Amino acid sequence: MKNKFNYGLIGKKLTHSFSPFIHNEFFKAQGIAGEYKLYEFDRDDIENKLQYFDDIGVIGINVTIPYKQDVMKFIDEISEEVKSIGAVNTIKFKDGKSTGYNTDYLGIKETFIINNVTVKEKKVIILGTGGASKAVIACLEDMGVRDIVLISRNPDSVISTYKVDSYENLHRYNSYEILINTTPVGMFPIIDVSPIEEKYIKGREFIFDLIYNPSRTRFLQYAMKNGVKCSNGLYMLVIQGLKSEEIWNEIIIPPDAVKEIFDICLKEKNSEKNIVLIGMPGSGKSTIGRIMSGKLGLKLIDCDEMIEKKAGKSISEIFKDGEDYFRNIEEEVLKEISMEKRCIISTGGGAIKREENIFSMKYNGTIYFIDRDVDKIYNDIQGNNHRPLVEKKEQLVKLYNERKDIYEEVCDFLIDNNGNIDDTINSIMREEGKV
Ligand SMILES: Nc1ncnc2c1ncn2[C@@H]1O[C@H](COP(=O)(O)OP(=O)(O)O)[C@@H](O)[C@H]1O
Ligand SMILES: O=C(O)C1=C[C@@H](OP(=O)(O)O)[C@@H](O)[C@H](O)C1
Ligand SMILES: [Mg+2]
Repeated sequence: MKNKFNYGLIGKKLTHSFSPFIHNEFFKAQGIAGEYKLYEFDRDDIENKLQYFDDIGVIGINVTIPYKQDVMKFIDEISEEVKSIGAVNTIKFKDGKSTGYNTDYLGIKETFIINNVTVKEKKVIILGTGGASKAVIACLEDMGVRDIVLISRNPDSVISTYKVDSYENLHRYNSYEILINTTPVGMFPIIDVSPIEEKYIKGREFIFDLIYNPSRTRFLQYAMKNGVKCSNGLYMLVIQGLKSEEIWNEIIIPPDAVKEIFDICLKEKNSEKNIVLIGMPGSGKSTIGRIMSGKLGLKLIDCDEMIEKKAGKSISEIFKDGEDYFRNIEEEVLKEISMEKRCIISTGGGAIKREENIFSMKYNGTIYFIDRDVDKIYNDIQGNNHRPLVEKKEQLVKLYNERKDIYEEVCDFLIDNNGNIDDTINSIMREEGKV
C-alpha cells in the first residue's frame, strides 16, 4: 500500500512536461501528501490503464495530447463543458466511477481575466481548429464574444458553427480585436517560425499564444514589437493544473495561493532561460560572462569564439572577407544558441544589427544591456586590435550613437557597467533572483 495520494498525467510523449512541477508545488503549499507521476503509453492501452488507475486508488489524472478525445469513451460521466468542447483533460476517480472534465477552458478564461481583457462583444480570430481551439471557443462563448472566425490550413474539411477561413484570407478580418494561436507553430524545437505574418498582428487589442516553450514565440515577439498586449500559455497551464486539483480534492484554492504558486512556476521557467549579454564592443560582455558562468556554474557561450571556430579563423581574418560574411556566420551561430537552456551567452556588439538575431536571443533568453561609457571602453581596449570595427575612437563613438537606442529597446534590463565589475555582476544576479 502506498501512503501517498496518487495523481498523474497520461499522454504519448511526456518527457518535457512541466505539470509535475506545478502539482508538486501545489502539494507543498497545501500540505498534501500527494505524488504526481507521468504515465506514457500507447493508444491501445488507454482502457486498461484507466481501469488500473481506478483499481490502485489513483485520485485524479490529467490527459494530454493526443488522448484528450480518446479517453472519453472509457469514462462513466462527462461534465457540461466537455459536452461542448469534446475533449477531456481531467479525470476524477471516486466511488468506483470516473468523471471527465475540461479545465483547459478555465485556464484560458483566467488568462483573459488576469490580462484585463474584455471578451464581451469582441470579435476573435482563432488560428487552428484542434482540441485546444474548441476549448477556446467554449470559453469565448461563456464570456460573451460577438464573433469568431477559425483560420485553418484546410478550411473545407472543418465542421463548425462558426466561419472557417484560410490563412490567405486573414486580411478580411482586420477589424477583429483579439487573435489567438492554438496551433503548435513556433513551439520548441522549431521556434523560428510564426503561424502568421507580423502585419496581421499590428493594431490588435490582445494576442494570446497557447504555447509556453519558448516563453517568447516569434508570434508573441511580433506583438511585443508593436506594443500589442499579449500572453503566452504558461498562466493557462498553471491554472488548468490547479483547477484539476480543485476538482480532485473538492476544494477552492484562494486567489493568493494561486498567485503564489504561479509566481514560483514563473520563477522556475525564468531560471531555465539563457542570460544574454548585449552591448558595445569592449563593454565587458565576455569578461562578465566568464565570471558569472563560474559563479553560477552555468555553461558559457561566447558568440565570437563560436564564430571563429565555425570559420576556422580569427575575427579580423573573417572581416577581410567583408562584414556581411561575418554577420552571416553570426546569424547562424545565434540561431543555434537560441535552442539552449540555462546558459550564459556573451554576444558580439553587432549582434543586434540583424532583426533575425534579436528574435533568436529573445525566444528563450533574458537580455541584459551592458552599458559602459565610450571613453572607458576606449581606454580598456587600447593596444588591443582584435576588433576591426573600432580601431579608432571616432569609429567607437559613431557605433555607440548608431546602436545605443537599439540596445536599450531590445534589452529586458539595462545594466550600468561604469563602476566596479563585481557590482555589475551583482546587478545581473539580483535580476536573476540569485542574490
Ligand atoms: N567595470 C569594469 N571595470 C574595469 N574594466 C572593465 C569593466 N568592464 C569591462 N572591463 C574591461 O574591458 C575590456 C573589454 O571587455 P570584454 O569583456 O572583452 O568586452 P566585450 O566582450 O563586451 O567586447 C576587458 O579588459 C575588461 O576587463
Ligand atoms: O560590435 C561589433 O560589430 C563587433 C563586436 C565584436 O565583439 P565584442 O563586442 O565582444 O567586441 C565582434 O563580434 C566583431 O568584431 C564585431
Ligand atoms: Mg566579447
